[in-house]
Amino acid sequence: MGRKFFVGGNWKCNGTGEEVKKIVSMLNEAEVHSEDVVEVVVSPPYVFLPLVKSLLRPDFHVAAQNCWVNKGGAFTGEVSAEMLVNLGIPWVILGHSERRLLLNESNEFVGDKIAYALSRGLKVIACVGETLEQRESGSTMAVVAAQTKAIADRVSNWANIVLAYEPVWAIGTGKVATPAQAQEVHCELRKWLQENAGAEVAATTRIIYGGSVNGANCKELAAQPDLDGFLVGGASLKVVIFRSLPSYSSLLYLSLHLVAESLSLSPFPLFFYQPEFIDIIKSATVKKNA
Ligand SMILES: O=C(CO)COP(=O)(O)O
Repeated sequence: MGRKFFVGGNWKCNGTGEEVKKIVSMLNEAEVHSEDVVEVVVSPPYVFLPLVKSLLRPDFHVAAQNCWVNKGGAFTGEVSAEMLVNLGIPWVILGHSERRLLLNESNEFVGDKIAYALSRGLKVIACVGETLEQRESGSTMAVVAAQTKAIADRVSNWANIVLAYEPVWAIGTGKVATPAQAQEVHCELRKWLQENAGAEVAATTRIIYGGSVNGANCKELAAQPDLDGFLVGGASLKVVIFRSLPSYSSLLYLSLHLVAESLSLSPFPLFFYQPEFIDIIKSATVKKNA
């Protein structure tokens, strides 16, 4: 069974209500491939989850960026898995390196969170990845294996997990892993799953890449055999001017624009604005055509 391409947009701690509405309406207007080719999930901050869920097109889904490790209660500032389920939020990102490093979330704590969220019926984007220091000391695989083991120790059913490999040195730095670097770790992770969670889990679990993915580098990365999609940070909030009017039609288009303008009709727009995220979603075609 093929692994459906998966593209997640992690908006992190960004945006106002107005900005969020604007990006959602641009996503809603964009033409993208059907749901059977690519699964798309956007992850706004908690406070915007109900707003985004209510406005977002039905073929895209919503993820929270975190949830509490257990049932809710006297845990000030936390949000429980039950609350997300109650709001109808299907996905949650857990173990992001920003939480591992800035908030000291250990492998075990992340593993407990993942197991609990799954037990409540949430689907999980589980993040792993090494720091620059760990890569340079040659321990990349040991680090991501230990992070993945903490999940495997607590979870037997991987059907609702997407594993996100996000090297810390590539996050928000503009320093993307080369396609070969990404493929190497994805391939090793799949082997690890094969040996420790079974052939079926290894064959079906999507392993996605995150770290400075953008509209320009996504296709080459998507072409790697063990790369099943992306988790996108900065570029999931960027808007680009739509550049590619097909050349045969651009002259005609420009003439119509000028005619409409000279007749004082509201002219056809000359520029289109589109979220860069849409280009990244479209990189799924690389797999479809493979
Ligand atoms: O952390 C990320 C996604 O979760 C990646 O962030 P950037 O795409 O901004 O590097």
